[in-house]
Parts: sequence; C-alpha cells; structure tokens
Amino acid sequence: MERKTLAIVGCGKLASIIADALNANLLPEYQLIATYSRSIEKAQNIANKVNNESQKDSPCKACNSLEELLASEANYIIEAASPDSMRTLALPALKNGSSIVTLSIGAFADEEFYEEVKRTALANNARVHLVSGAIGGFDVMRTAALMGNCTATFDTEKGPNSLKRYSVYDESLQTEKRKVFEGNAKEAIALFPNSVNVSVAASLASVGPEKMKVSVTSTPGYIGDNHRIEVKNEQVHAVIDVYSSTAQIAGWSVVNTLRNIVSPIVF
Ligand SMILES: NC(=O)C1=CN([C@@H]2O[C@H](COP(=O)(O)OP(=O)(O)OC[C@H]3O[C@@H](n4cnc5c(N)ncnc54)[C@H](O)[C@@H]3O)[C@@H](O)[C@H]2O)C=CC1
Ligand SMILES: O=C([O-])CC(=O)C(=O)O
Repeated sequence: MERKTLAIVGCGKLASIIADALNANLLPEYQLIATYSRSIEKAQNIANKVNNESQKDSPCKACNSLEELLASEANYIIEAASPDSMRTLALPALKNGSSIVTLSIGAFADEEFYEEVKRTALANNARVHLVSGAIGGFDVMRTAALMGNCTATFDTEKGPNSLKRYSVYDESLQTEKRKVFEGNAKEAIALFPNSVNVSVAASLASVGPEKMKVSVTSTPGYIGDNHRIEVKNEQVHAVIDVYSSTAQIAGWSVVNTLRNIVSPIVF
C-alpha cells in the first residue's frame, strides 16, 4: 500500500499525540516525512518518536525552516502551532498541492484570508480540514445554519491560570469568578490568539465570526475548559457542551480527521 505522506508544523503537546498515534498503528495509511517547529530540538523530538518506533525503515526528517518542510510536498500538512503560523503556511502549502489539517482555525476569522485560502485550495486541487478540536457538532451547526435565520452563541469557562498570558488577567481572578470577555469571535481570537480557536471554528460552521456571540468566564480553581455552543433557528435548538480536563481531545481530533480522510465510511 502506498502510504499518504504527512508533515507537522508546531511540535508541542498536540503534535506529540499524533506521533504517538502513528506509533500505536492508529494511522497505518500514513507516513510522517517532515516536522518543523520554532526550535529544531522540538522538531527533532517528534521525528525521533516515530524514527525510534514505527518508522525505523522510513525515517522522518526534522526541518530547519518552514521552506524545507514545504519542499517535502507532503500530501497533508498538520498545523499544530498557532494562528500566525497558519497564516504563514496556508497559501504556499496549498500552492504546492499539499492539503492542510489545521487546529489554529482562528486564522480564518479574517474573511479575506479565508476566501483566498478557499480559492487557492480549489485552484490547486487541495483541501483544508478544520478539525473539531476541543468541541464538536459541526454537522448540526452547519445544518441549522443552512435552514436559515440562525443565531449562535459560544460560552467558555476556564481557570484563571490559563488566562495569565492575556491582558484580561489580574490576581483577583484567583478568588473571584468573572466574565472576562464578551464580544464576537473575531474580537475573541484577537484577544486570546491561542485559546479560542474553537469559537472561530464554530462560527465558520454557523453564523460567521462577526455574528457569533462569545463570552469567556474565569472561575477560580477551574481545571480544563468547558465550551457551550447554542445554535438556534425557527425549528432547531442545538446545544453542544464539551468539557475537557486537558486539551488532549484536540490532538485526538486530528487523528480522527486523518482516519476519516481515508475511511470508506465518512462521519
Ligand atoms: N482547535 C482547537 O480545539 C485547539 C487548537 N489549539 C491550537 O493548537 C496549537 C498547538 O497547541 P499545543 O500543541 O497545545 O501547543 P504547544 O505550545 O504545546 O505547541 C506548539 C508548538 O508550536 C511551535 N510554534 C508556535 N508558533 C510557531 C510558528 N510560527 N512556527 C513554527 N512553530 C511554531 C511552538 O514553539 C511549540 O513548540 C495552539 O497554539 C492553538 O492555536 C489548541 C488547543 C485546541
Ligand atoms: O483547548 C481548548 O479548550 C480550546 C483552545 O485552546 C483553542 O480553541 O484554541
């Protein structure tokens, strides 16, 4: 069997789940050929994971630059880095004919960029797969939106420590429950660039980034994330409520998407 080739950009916690899945033979139709991250050590770590186990005979290369990774012309590039990195790699990857499986869907809050990505993918016979990540239910969101007159809200609850790197943080959040953000999905991803990709993903599946009403609530001592999405039209009221104690579900959703891509039965 000719295996499909994979490359990973962003070699952190979620990339590691994908390498483990390759080693566990959950992705037998794929071979990892290239990795790239801000530091070569991290790219090497992920390459070593598979080179020491499932890919002893077909080693993966740790790349020193994004250009080197793109030159590998992998069938699928998995983006597990950041919305900024997705912005940098999407168009050149698609022009090379590589499809993309992305976690940093927040990059698509920029409508112009989203449209350019769509055009480029079509022109190069490539596709962009938005993974369900830490949420799910894209099917019901898209269906309810198709029916017309749809509204949607996205409410997230997090612990204060996960907000420490953002401007909304202050020490009082350690003892006081507070709504730290209310706005639309475009504003949310601008404020929390690595933490609310899911709100942009849900908005693209329903009402769009400007119409998706988003709130972020900080709760003292809260472990993990709870994302509650409500989509309504005249006939439908759908609630998708996903709690996860870690972000690992997002890495597993990439594995699930890759399995779907090659499956005779597609969910
Ligand atoms: N859609 C979803 O449900 C979720 C999406 N995410 C996205 O996935 C990304 C990765 O998550 P984790 O693995 O937990 O983060 P992580 O911080 O463990 O790993 C990210 C790695 O990518 C590298 N990186 C960042 N920007 C880069 C760039 N421009 N070029 C090359 N390498 C770069 C970092 O140095 C780091 O090694 C997050 O930043 C976020 O954007 C994360 C969780 C859920
Ligand atoms: O892990 C989560 O709950 C969501 C997240 O970081 C993101 O959407 O970027």
